Amino acid sequence: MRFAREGEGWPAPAKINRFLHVTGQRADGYHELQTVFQFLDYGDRLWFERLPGGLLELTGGLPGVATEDDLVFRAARALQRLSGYPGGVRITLDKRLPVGGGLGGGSSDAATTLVALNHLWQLGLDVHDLADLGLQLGADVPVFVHGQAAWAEGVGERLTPLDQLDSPWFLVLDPALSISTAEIFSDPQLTRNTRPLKIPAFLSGAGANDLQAVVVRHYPEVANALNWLSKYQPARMTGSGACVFAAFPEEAEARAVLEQLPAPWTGFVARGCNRSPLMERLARAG
Ligand SMILES: C[C@@](CO)(OP(=O)(O)O)[C@H](O)COP(=O)(O)OP(=O)(O)OC[C@H]1O[C@@H](n2ccc(N)nc2=O)[C@H](O)[C@@H]1O
Ligand SMILES: Nc1ncnc2c1ncn2[C@@H]1O[C@H](COP(=O)(O)OP(=O)(O)O)[C@@H](O)[C@H]1O
Repeated sequence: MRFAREGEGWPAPAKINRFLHVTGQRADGYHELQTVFQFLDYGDRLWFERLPGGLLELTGGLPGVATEDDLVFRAARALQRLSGYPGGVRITLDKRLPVGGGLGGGSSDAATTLVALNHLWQLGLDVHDLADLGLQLGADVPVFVHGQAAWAEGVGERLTPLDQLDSPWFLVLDPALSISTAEIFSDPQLTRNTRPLKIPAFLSGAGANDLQAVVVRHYPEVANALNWLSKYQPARMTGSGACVFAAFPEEAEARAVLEQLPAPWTGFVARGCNRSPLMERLARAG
């Protein structure tokens, strides 16, 4: 039998929200956002092997999450249903990203599954079809499917590609907490009326994370992580937390700070990418 993790696999990179403003709330309760997504050259990895007869198998899913609920499995099933493809797949997931860390790991896993299976099954769906399908799985899935760093509005699905973003080295610190996005968005004290920002203002340094104040109030560990990292460079939370990040001009500087990280925190150093590693992989697949 062939080893399920043979070959280079497919990357499911992390994202960070370089800033995130809450500008309003829709009638259905969802919040209107402005954010900038940038990818990191660090993340999960998935392997795909064709199976006969429509079978879907997943190895390496999250402990405590039923296979049918895993975003990888749901993405594969949604694609099978949309396309009517009669075959199946065995998927192996190597999970490296913290769950509920604001790095978009679940959404990225789902996007990689859609893009890789569209290729493997030769479905010929275009990127917009895949992004529309992805949006049904989560608001962050479309940006991972498109694979371009982007300015995002709406609930994160109205995307404007940004290729002029700087690509510093990021030190990402994981305070080892899983934070529920729903809990943060439902907090009565959340600022929901930040004035809309324009792209040039962001590129000149404006912007913050409106979710950070709420998270810091409920999770002192996130406040501690921000304080610690701020000693070296300005630090900010990504998404709804719990991970925080800071930008460094040189990789060596970021790694030197990572060396100082006090236990029990963990972290990693990665480069910001304006084109997702998933797109590089797809291009190599031909
Ligand atoms: C905040 C962001 C920023 O990138 O990322 P994460 O920190 O989760 O990675 C995303 O907008 C996360 O979007 P998404 O992945 O769809 O969030 P979900 O976990 O499905 O949302 C859980 C709940 O949060 C609330 N929610 C979510 C997004 C939004 N724009 N408004 C909301 O009010 C809703 O009550 C929703 O039911
Ligand atoms: N393959 C997956 N990887 C991560 N989370 C998943 C996956 N499948 C389902 N989930 C669920 O998605 C939620 C967190 O998603 P994740 O992308 O890790 O966090 P965040 O949205 O904070 O970036 C958790 O509730 C988790 O149970």
